[in-house]
Formats: sequence, structure tokens, C-alpha cells
Amino acid sequence: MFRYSRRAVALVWQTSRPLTVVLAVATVVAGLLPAAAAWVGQLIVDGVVAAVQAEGAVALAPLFWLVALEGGIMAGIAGSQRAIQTAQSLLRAQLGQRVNVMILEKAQTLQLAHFEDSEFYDKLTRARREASSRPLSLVNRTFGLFQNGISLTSYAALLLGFSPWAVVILVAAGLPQFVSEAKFSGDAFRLFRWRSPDTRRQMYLETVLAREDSAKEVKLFQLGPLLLERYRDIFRRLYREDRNLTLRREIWGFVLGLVGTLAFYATYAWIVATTVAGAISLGQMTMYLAVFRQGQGAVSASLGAIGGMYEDNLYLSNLYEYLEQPVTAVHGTRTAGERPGDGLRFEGVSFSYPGSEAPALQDISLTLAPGRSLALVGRNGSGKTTLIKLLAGLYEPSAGRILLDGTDLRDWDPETLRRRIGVIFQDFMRYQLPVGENIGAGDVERFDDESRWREAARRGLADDFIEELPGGYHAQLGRWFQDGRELSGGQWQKIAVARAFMRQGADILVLDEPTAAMDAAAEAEIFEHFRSLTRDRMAILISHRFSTVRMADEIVVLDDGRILEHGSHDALIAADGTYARLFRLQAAGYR
Ligand SMILES: Nc1ncnc2c1ncn2[C@@H]1O[C@H](COP(=O)(O)OP(=O)(O)OP(=O)(O)O)[C@@H](O)[C@H]1O
Repeated sequence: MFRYSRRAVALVWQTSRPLTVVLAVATVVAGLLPAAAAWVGQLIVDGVVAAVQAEGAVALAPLFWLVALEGGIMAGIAGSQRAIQTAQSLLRAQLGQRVNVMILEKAQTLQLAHFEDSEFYDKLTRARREASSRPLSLVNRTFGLFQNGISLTSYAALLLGFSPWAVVILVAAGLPQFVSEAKFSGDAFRLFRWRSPDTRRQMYLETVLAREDSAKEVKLFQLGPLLLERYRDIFRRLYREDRNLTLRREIWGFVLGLVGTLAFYATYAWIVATTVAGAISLGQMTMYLAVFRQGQGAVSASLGAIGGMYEDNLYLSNLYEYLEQPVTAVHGTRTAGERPGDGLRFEGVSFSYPGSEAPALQDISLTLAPGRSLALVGRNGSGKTTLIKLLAGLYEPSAGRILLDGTDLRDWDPETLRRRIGVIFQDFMRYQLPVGENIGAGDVERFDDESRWREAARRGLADDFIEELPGGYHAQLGRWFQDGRELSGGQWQKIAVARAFMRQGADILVLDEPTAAMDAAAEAEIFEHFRSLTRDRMAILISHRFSTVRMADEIVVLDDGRILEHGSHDALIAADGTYARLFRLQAAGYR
């Protein structure tokens, strides 16, 4: 139960020391004052009784002072509770931000495979959904427990004056309720954990039903009612479980709570009898009753806090499970290859995606020298993009190795490697940012460099339409933000290609089919630019358009993850194999 309490307190302490101190001090004050108020109450009642029984004139001033004192104590209680609330709400904001940043920072260190692993994705979703509020809740409960503990000790000290048994009854009567609370908290957590794929499906449906990029299809295919029904179904199922748990929890809570009420009234009768017998004063009776009632409140609050801490701990275990997800240590440190100028070599490279039986690539061997361009062709799913992902270091080969300048990619310093390779994938990002930044994203070091944006846009054939946008390079793209402009598919692709041209420092440039939506003339012209930019570098291009493919120095035909043919356009045509057949097929379409 206390496994994560120490870490939660440390987290809160690191988030804001002053606020944590305020919280701690106010908690102690709020814990001590109620017993003091009960004590003063007793003095007042006894004073009043004495005054009523006294003969002759009575001085009221001492009684008034006591009343004023009790008023002061009450004001102190109110003040300390305010201080607790204020510190809590300020801490909540800061802590929420801090935990979210921790989660997002961790996400930066993860590998692509993590994001594609649904089980891991569940962990991430769970961590994000609940964990930002849980550390503070745990700390609040720890402090609350402390506060109630102080109150309870002070009540017990007062009650001992009546009978030690009263103290025993006070604590024992709260236990059954605690046991049931702890059990149900555990159940609630297991439910939460177990259903997180469902919750994720629900979140996904929400996105599809309410996002601009899906609205078009959802409308045209009239998917709305169907998806909404699924959404409702999931809710109904989840609700049924929630309802059952809530009902069981509350019914048991009520029944076991009755034990506490029974104990209170039995003790009440006992105190009344003792007063009538003259063993304690009327003032003491009032105090004991108040103390016993408030003591019961403190016991159930403490036990509730313990149950809650158990729950918070379970949730926090989620957060830490995510944060402690092992990431394989970053590999190499090499910033230069063993044979500079050797270019790129694939040596017997095979690869299967995690969790997939069939290899996506098998025994790939090829070389690419600086200054040469390579085109990859093949049917859908033949492994072209996979080959690029391996080259970019997003995955590691299951067998064989990939060398750059004679050094295995695994031995390269990842940052150096990333700087040397520029890739635009077919599913490139359409950032909801200004046009210029969409291009600048290709080179973070030149992210804001307006002259570079312009040059890259010119090479990507994007400059014409960008200049016509209101605001030019500063026009906001996408529909999420005010005055955002949506672009056509081909215009977005030109932006993406311009992004690739930002990378003047990279010596391997890869375009994985980001030109498919462009007209054929634009694609050919862009590839010309691409070649001129990469004259002393390596260029890799994936395209289904043979008019572009034929411009590459070398062509590799992939089929089912294997290299089927490899050679120049002329050589492959002369060999009259698959490439030649596909080329003729496409050419025939234009006749
Ligand atoms: N993230 C992934 N996880 C598991 N399998 C994948 C993943 N991505 C691709 N695959 C599988 O790997 C194989 C090769 O896919 P790849 O994306 O490399 O094909 P491609 O040649 O680029 O196809 P296209 O021309 O359609 O872009 C396919 O069978 C595909 O189903």
C-alpha cells in the first residue's frame, strides 16, 4: 500500500517545495484544532452549568472569552482547510503538467516498435488517462491520513479520561467498512486495467466520429449511425460493470457503516448513564459525545484514505510501469565510418516485424555508392518501405547487416546517423503549423530559416502556390487553428518534398512515394531537382511511375521481400524480365 507513497511525496516535493510545506503545516494545524474546540466546548458547558447553579451575580466575561476562543479556533480550522485546498489546487496544476511532461519525454526515447505494440500502447493510454491526478491524490491522502491521525490521537487522549474501552470501540467499529473498501478499490482497479482496450476503442471511435479528417468519409458512407451504435454498445457494457461494482460497493458500505452507528449509540447510552450517575459533568458528557462522533468521522476518514491510497498506489504502479519500460540502450558512438565514401551496403539483410511470422525482407544484398541514385519498385507489400525503415534505423535487421561508409548502422551514433539520412515517407506528417515551419521541419537546425524555406520550396515546386496563400510562408496550414488553410493532396506532397530538400547536410536522401498524388510532369521535374541536389550523394526513390523510375541509375525490383531483379533501366529492359513487362504494361496505357 505504501509502495509508491514515498515516490509520490518525492515527486510532489520536487514539483514545489513551498506548496508542499504549506500543505504539511496546514495539515497538522487542521488535525489539532478540532480536539481543542471540543475541549473549549466542555469548559463552556461546565461554566454555564456552574453559573446557572451559582447564587448571586455571575461574571459573564470568562464565559464570553471562552466562546470567543472557540470562535477563534473555528476560524483557524476554516483557515487551515482553505490553505490545504489552495495548496492542493496549485499543486494539482503543476503536478499534472510535470507528470505529462515525464510521460511525453519517455515517449521520445521509445522505439517505433513500442508504438506499434498494442499492449504497450495500452500502458501509455492508462498512464496518461489517470496518472496525472493520482500522485497528488496519493499525497493528499497521505497527508489526510496524517491529519486524521493527529485528530484521532488527540480525541483518544480526551476519551481516555472517560474509558479506554471507548477508544477501542471507536477504532474497532470502523474496521469492517475498511476491509470492504479495500476489496472494492482493488476490484475497481482490476476493472480499469482489464478494460483499457475497450476504453481505447471508445476513444478511437470518438476521434473518427468527430475529427475533420474523417468527417468526409463518415458522412459519405453514412458510417455515423453504425459507429455511434458501437460506441454506445461499449458504453453499455462498461456501464453495466461499473453499476454492479458501484451498487455492491455502496450496499456493503451502508451495511457495514451501520456497525459504526450502532457502536456510536451504544456508547452514547453508556455516556448518558455515566452522567446521570454523576460520574462525569454535563460539560464532559458534551465533550465526550462530540469527541466520539468526530472520532468516528476521523476513523472512517483514515480508513477511507487508506483504501484510497491502495487504489492510488495501484494506479501509480501503472505510471511507473510505463516510465520504467526498458528501452534498449542506444548503441554506437561512431561519428565517421571506417571507409569514408564507401556508401551504403546491405549484406544479407532479413527482417520480420515483431509478432509477425512471415519475413517482410529476405536476404537483401545491395550497394549504393555516393553520387548514385536507386529506385525501388515492386508490388504493394513487397517490402520497399520496410527496407527504408531499416535504413533509417527505425528497426534493426533480424539477420545480416547494413553498412554506411563501411560501419554497421548499429555502431553509428544515432544522432549523426539521423543527420546523414533524410527520409520522406508516403504517410508523411501534415503538421498543423505555418507553411514555412512545415518545410523547416526537415532540418531542425534551420527550422526558422526563411531563406532556406524558400529555396527548398522552389526545388519542391511548392513556391508558386505558397506565394499565393494569404500570409505566404506564414500561412497557417490545416483546419485545427484559426485561419488555417487546407491544401490539396498534391500540394501537401510538394510541401513534404520541400521538407526533404531542407536537408542539405544529409548524404542519403529518400523519397518513399510522396509524389504519387502529383501530376506526372511535376514528379519528373522534382526528381530532376532531387538528382541535381544529390549529385555527390545517394538518392533512393520509391515510385510506381516508371517514367520516373527509369531516370534512376540503378533499379531494384522487390517481390515478396526478395530482390527479383537489379540493374539499370536499359539492362533490365534488355533482360526482358518482370521490370520490362511492367514497364511495357504502363507504357501501353499511354499509347
Ligand atoms: N508496422 C508493421 N507491422 C507489421 N507488418 C508490417 C508493418 N508494416 C508493413 N508490414 C508488412 O510488411 C510487408 C511489407 O510492407 P511494406 O510497407 O514494406 O510494403 P511496400 O512495398 O512499401 O508496399 P506499398 O507499395 O503498398 O507501399 C507487408 O506484408 C506488410 O503487411
